[in-house]
Amino acid sequence: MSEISIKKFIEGIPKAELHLHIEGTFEPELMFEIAKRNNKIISHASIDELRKAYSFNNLQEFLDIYYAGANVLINEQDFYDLTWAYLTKVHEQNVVHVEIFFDPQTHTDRGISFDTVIRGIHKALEDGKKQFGISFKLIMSFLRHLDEASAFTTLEQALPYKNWISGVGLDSSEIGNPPSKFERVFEKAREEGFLTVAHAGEEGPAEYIWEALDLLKITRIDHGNRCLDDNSLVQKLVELQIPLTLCPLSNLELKVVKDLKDHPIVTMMNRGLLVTVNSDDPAYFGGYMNENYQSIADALQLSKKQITELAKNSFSASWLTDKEKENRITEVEEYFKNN
Ligand SMILES: Nc1ncnc2[nH]cnc12
Ligand SMILES: [Zn+2]
Repeated sequence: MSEISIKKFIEGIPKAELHLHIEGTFEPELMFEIAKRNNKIISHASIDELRKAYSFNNLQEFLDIYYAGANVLINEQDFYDLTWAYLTKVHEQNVVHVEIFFDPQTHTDRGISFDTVIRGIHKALEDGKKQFGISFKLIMSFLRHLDEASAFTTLEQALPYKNWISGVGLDSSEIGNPPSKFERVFEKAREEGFLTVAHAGEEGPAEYIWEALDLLKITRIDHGNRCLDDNSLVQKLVELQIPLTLCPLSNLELKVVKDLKDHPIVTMMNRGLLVTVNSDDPAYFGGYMNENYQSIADALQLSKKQITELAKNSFSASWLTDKEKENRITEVEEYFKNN
């Protein structure tokens, strides 16, 4: 059997994406198309101008542009098209399972109904399952810069769609909006049967990861980079095998790391943390799943064995059933043996 290149190896390996904001997949081309049919004005004159504005010094600078982009999404079909474009893209990249976030408040605060948003997204996910065989889970994320009352209202709106939503998350501006602000919302969400995750330790301190664990009872941490500041926290995450959904290109673009050579993913693997590779907001950060794997493999000279470990982690950290996980992990191991 001839050895394939790392690039080809990454392209072909079956993988899951566990940290993806559907609003963050909104490519400028589709944004202009949807804006036109909805008679919405985009403040940048062209697709090129808009892409040029994608240069960020921190999370907040990105969020301002990301929320502005989402303003052109009005109809169920818009949410369908957005989700369908993402699925088409990742299908080409051998992503076989996705657990994606949507931010209802970004839309309901503009007068778009919860129903419109979730129906469009869910229909595309169902079609992706039928046409591409991509399995999925949907995660509803609360915006942490908004108040507890708004999160409670959103949770109420979600209850009729319980069967479509596997879990709840927490995203947006981290610093100054600790997980503790949403302790009661997450308690209610868990009572209603939702699994919980939270962005923590992206820009915020290790303390926020402790809060996500202890107060929100999360099953997974999104990002979690800053756990390395606290040895006892690392020990806890290793002991409980709490997965971290890392996002290398996002970290680079939002200046969480200066250079991908400084990215903590290998240190984390070596310390026994269960880490995964994800794209976060690929339309804004210059790459989908394979580009994330590739950039980290280049920067840190990852071996095929390490890449295989990351792909296996993407399934073990997922919300698939134990049997589904086992089957996917076997597929990845077979791929490694053959390539
Ligand atoms: N990387 C990120 N951090 C926090 N909130 C987000 N919303 C979309 N992407 C995000
Ligand atoms: Zn994110």
